[in-house]
Amino acid sequence: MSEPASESVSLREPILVFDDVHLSFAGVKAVNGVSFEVGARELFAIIGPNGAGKTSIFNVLSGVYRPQRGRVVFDGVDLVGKPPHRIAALGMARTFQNIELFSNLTVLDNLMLGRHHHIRYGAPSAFAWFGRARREEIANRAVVENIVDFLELEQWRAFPVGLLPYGVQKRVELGRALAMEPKLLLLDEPVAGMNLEETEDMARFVLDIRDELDIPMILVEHDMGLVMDLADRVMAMDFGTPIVTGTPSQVQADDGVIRAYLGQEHPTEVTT
Ligand SMILES: Nc1ncnc2c1ncn2[C@@H]1O[C@H](COP(=O)(O)OP(=O)(O)OP(=O)(O)O)[C@@H](O)[C@H]1O
Repeated sequence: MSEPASESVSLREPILVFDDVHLSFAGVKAVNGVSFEVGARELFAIIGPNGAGKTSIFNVLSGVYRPQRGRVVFDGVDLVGKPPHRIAALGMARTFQNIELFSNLTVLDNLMLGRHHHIRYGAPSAFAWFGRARREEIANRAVVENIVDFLELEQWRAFPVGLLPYGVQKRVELGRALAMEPKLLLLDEPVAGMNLEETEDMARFVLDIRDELDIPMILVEHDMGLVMDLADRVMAMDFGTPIVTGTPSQVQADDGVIRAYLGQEHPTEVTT
C-alpha cells in the first residue's frame, strides 16, 4: 500500500535549512556564507580544524548568536531573531562540550529538568496536586524512565550526578536533551575527553537515537574515526567556509580537506 501523500512529502522535507548564513565578530568571519540542509532522519556531521566556525554554527542554531545575514528555517519556522528558550521549545535540544548539569541533583532530577518545556499546568493546579498536574507528572516520569532504560542509566538513577564517572555524566546530559523529545538534536563534541570504552558506548547510543528514536542530529566532533563511522553526511569547514559536503568517503578523499588538516598539529586526524 502506498503512503499517504502528506506523509511521504513531509518525510522528504529537511528538518533544517541553513541558508547563506554570515556571522562576524569585529572583522573575524566566524561563519562565512554557510549553507546546508539536514534531512528528517539524518545524522549530519560538521568537522573542521580549531576555529573553523563549528561552535558558531551551533550558537546561531540555538539562538545564542544572531547572524548578520542568512536564513535558518527549522521545521518550517524561521529562527533568526528568536531567543534560545523559544528555539528550545520548538524542539531543538543541545548537549555541550563541557558538561552542563546540576551536579548536586540526582540523575532522575536532572532528566526531569529536560521536561520543563512539556509542563503545561499552572500554579493552582500544581499546588493542589490534583487533576492535570498529577497526570502530567506521571506522564513526564514515564518519559524519563524510558530514557533511563534506553541509555542504560538504571544503576545510577538515584546518584547525584557530580559523583558519577565522566562518561556517565555525558550520557546523562544526552538523556536530558532527549527528555525534551526534540525534533533535532545538536551534539557538541559528545566524546571529548572519553576513554575508548566510553566512546564506543556513546557511539552506540547515538546510532540508536537515529535508528530507533528517528531523531535527526547534527554532530560536531574532532574524533574523525567516530564521525566517519556514524555520519550519513559530513560538512568539512575551514575559516568559516565549507570546503566540501558529502558522504564520509567523499569528504575523506577531498584534497581541500586533506590540506586543511595538514595545516594542523595532527595531520593524521582525518584518516580513520
Ligand atoms: N564570541 C566571540 N567573540 C569573538 N570571536 C569569536 C567569538 N566566538 C567565536 N569567535 C571566533 O570565531 C571563529 C570561529 O570560532 P568557533 O568557536 O566557532 O570555532 P570552532 O570550529 O568551534 O573551534 P573549536 O573546534 O576550537 O571549538 C574563531 O576565529 C573564534 O575566535
